[in-house]
Amino acid sequence: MKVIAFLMKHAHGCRRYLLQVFGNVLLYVICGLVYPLIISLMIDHVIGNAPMENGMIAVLGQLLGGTAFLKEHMWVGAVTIILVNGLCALAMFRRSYLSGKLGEHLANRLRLAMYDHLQKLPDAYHKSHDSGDLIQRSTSDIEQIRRFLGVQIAEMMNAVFMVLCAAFILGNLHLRLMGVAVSIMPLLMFIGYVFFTKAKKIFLTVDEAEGAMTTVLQENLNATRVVKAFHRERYEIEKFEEVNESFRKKLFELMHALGIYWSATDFLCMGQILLVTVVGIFMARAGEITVGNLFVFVTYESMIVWPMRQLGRILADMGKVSVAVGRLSEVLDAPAEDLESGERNEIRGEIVFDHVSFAYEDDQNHVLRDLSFTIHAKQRVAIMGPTGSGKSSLVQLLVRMQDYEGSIKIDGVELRNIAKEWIRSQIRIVLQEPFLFSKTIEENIALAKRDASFEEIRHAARIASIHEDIEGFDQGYATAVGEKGVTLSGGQKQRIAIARTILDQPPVLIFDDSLSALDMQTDARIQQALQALKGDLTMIMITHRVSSAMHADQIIVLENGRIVQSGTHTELMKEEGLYRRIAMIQNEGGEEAWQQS
Ligand SMILES: Nc1ncnc2c1ncn2[C@@H]1O[C@H](COP(=O)(O)OP(=O)(O)OP(=O)(O)O)[C@@H](O)[C@H]1O
Repeated sequence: MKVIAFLMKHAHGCRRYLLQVFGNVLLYVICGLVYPLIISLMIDHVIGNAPMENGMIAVLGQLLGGTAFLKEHMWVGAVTIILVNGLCALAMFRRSYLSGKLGEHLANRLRLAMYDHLQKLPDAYHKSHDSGDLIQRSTSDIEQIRRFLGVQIAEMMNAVFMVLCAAFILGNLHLRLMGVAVSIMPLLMFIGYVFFTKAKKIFLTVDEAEGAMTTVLQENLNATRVVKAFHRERYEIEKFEEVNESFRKKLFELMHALGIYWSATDFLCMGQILLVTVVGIFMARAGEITVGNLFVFVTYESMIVWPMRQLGRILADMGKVSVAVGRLSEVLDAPAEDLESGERNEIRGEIVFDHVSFAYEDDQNHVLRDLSFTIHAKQRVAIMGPTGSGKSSLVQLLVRMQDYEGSIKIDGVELRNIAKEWIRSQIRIVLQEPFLFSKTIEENIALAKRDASFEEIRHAARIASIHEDIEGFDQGYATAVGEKGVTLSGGQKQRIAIARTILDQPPVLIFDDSLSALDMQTDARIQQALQALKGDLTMIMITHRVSSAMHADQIIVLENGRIVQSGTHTELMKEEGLYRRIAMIQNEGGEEAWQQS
């Protein structure tokens, strides 16, 4: 039911393909069932002289010109058999082609739906889910559904029609022998059902083991430098061996179960064909059925017994499909972030925190406690504090990545009432860890403003003190940046990220400790360039360096999520407290010692 509801929801544009598949399956079944009847007609009534007792065969005989005509023109029967078989082959081709198309269309839609939804899921969702697992859901699970629709749904229709129509015709020919012909079918169905139930659990464990293996592989490929730097190759190989072995075991378990299923049902199918043949021969000898009808029974039996067994396999695959559907639904049904609703007020850059506290969802402890402060529009503010004091968390609140207790007002409007999409376009953050896409440098800088002119891009690069480095590359701004920008140094990546953020001159600009990867000289150069933007925008700079903070209009010092000091550099230097201690340590060249404190 879950699978059907899912397909109804996502496959609505594919209905015409489904209908065409249905039509071709019907044509295939009809043609497949008609030609043994023609052969029976030829054996019993054209070659032989058995009395015409069966209504269906009599109608067929009439359609072909009557038995007298056929006796004179046997080739008509032969040509008809060839034509019917040709039609059968054509229907088979159309059926496969259209069901393939159906599967591809749905897979395409699902991939887009997943990608679209993954973009809209909140940051917290991505933090709590393995990317390897999400990749597997977006690829292997969709592939599973594609295979089901592309191949098996047509086979399922085929099996059902074939069995119903064949049973009807056989019942018409000889009711008791038809009973024998379908006697093992319920058992085949039952075995299929039991297997389906059992296989569901095994398929799930196989998928999970594959997901775990993908995660290890992906993590490792993302961290090759760390692995090499710490000489962890052996450990990483062992870790992979472990998940690989677990995957192999689960897969083996599945193969084992499948092996039993295939061999048991093979045995049953062959037994069923043998049973009908033997009972049929006895009946033919006793004169209860004609030789032609015996031929129809034996042919039909082989035509229905395999699709019936196939039905068992399809049910088993439905187990996989229902697991895949469940895994996709888990992602697609996860509530997306509402980016659009809310106010879109003009942002000048005044930020007022009023008794703001915050704790992460999965954590009881407050990371920020009772913060109250005001940042006036166009001010330059520095936030300092030891690691873990809550500086980055504070910034997360400002772009509505997290909800908060208390009140944060941006230009007089409560932040939680402002549309997320809007606030994120107005408050831009240069993150601690810059991520560059596999594009050119120019495209990476123009990320937030696609229509930016080349001059604007160069201007932003100059402010970020990266222009000269870029000009030094062979292809300048057209230089391709590898996956995660591996061809650039950490500092270069960081400066490109800065250029990207300041490109469209947002009203509020935040540096989340993003200058720390740079040497003091480059830091100072960027600070100087940013000085040129002073008065144009509100700037919040999270930093560990007093030299970066000292020119700010206001410095806020956090410790354990609380504001312990605030004021200008001159004011804070006069006070006994954390800021002066930091300044003194750094003055003595002990910046590293402070960062580790
Ligand atoms: N997503 C998260 N879920 C739960 N706790 C988190 C999460 N992110 C950060 N924390 C915790 O919140 C606290 C504050 O972290 P935060 O990153 O805000 O500190 P910070 O002052 O920016 O540190 P640093 O200077 O090292 O960047 C830390 O104890 C951290 O472990």
